[in-house]
Amino acid sequence: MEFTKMQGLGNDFILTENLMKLKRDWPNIAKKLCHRNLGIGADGLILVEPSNIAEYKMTIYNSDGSLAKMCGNGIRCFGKYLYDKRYLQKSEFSVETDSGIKHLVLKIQFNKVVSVQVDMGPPFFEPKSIPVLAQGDKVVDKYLKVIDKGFTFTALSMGNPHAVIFLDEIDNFPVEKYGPLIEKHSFFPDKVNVEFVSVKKDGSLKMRVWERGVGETQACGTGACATLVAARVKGVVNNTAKVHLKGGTLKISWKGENVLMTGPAETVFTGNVTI
Ligand SMILES: N[C@@H](CCC[C@H](N)C(=O)O)C(=O)O
Repeated sequence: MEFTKMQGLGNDFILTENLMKLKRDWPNIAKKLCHRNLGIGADGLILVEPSNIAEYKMTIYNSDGSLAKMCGNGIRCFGKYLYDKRYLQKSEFSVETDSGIKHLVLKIQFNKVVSVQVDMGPPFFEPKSIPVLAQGDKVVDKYLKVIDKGFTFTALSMGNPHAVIFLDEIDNFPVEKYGPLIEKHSFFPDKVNVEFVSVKKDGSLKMRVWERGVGETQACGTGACATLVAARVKGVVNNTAKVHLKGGTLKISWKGENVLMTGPAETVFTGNVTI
């Protein structure tokens, strides 16, 4: 199987084409190929598939084999892949995902994709649509006790579920201790991606993420969007802010209904693997 290893701010993916929509055991293939010691190594496996309602369809599996409905860093890589492989020779196009159609605008300089802006659609707050087991129309500053520590979080969906937790500082926070416990908390029936966030004096946000089905990653695009939205609801940032992640910085904007995410995408290497 031919593949391209790509990354967006260090959040890395194996992209492969499934243009015939073959029904294979993709969850197990993802698990095997994403393994850091026994496989190629990546946070997720992305399939390039045909679409009847957009130019192409992106399907993404987390490294544990679970299916994710949306991936922000992954869709920027997907856009660069289509352009570099000459599947599309234009800078604006749409991509079908399991959470709807997303519109991409590629910034191209000297025939090289230097950044990708994605219209990520609107955030969803209704508990049922996230999903989170709570009453009311929004889950903002909800208290959650996890073993020895209490957290307050805001829950929302960016096509996938997020719990955003604001802390004074995150550099030394034990993400690997609390991340998996919150991810699998009974409050979140489909599990959840967890963002630990601090607000910086210059109005930007610093974020570390524990991703559902993966673990701590260098960056999460949907997580950065959820973070800006939660910070805006809290009234601590403007409607456009930089979100600093371990792997670099994303620009996130929430002006009208929809959230815009802008950032880089890079090819790491290509190869062939037997599955
Ligand atoms: N890294 C991604 C999100 C990938 C899916 C997530 N782990 C989930 O299960 O929802 C991003 O950049 O958004």
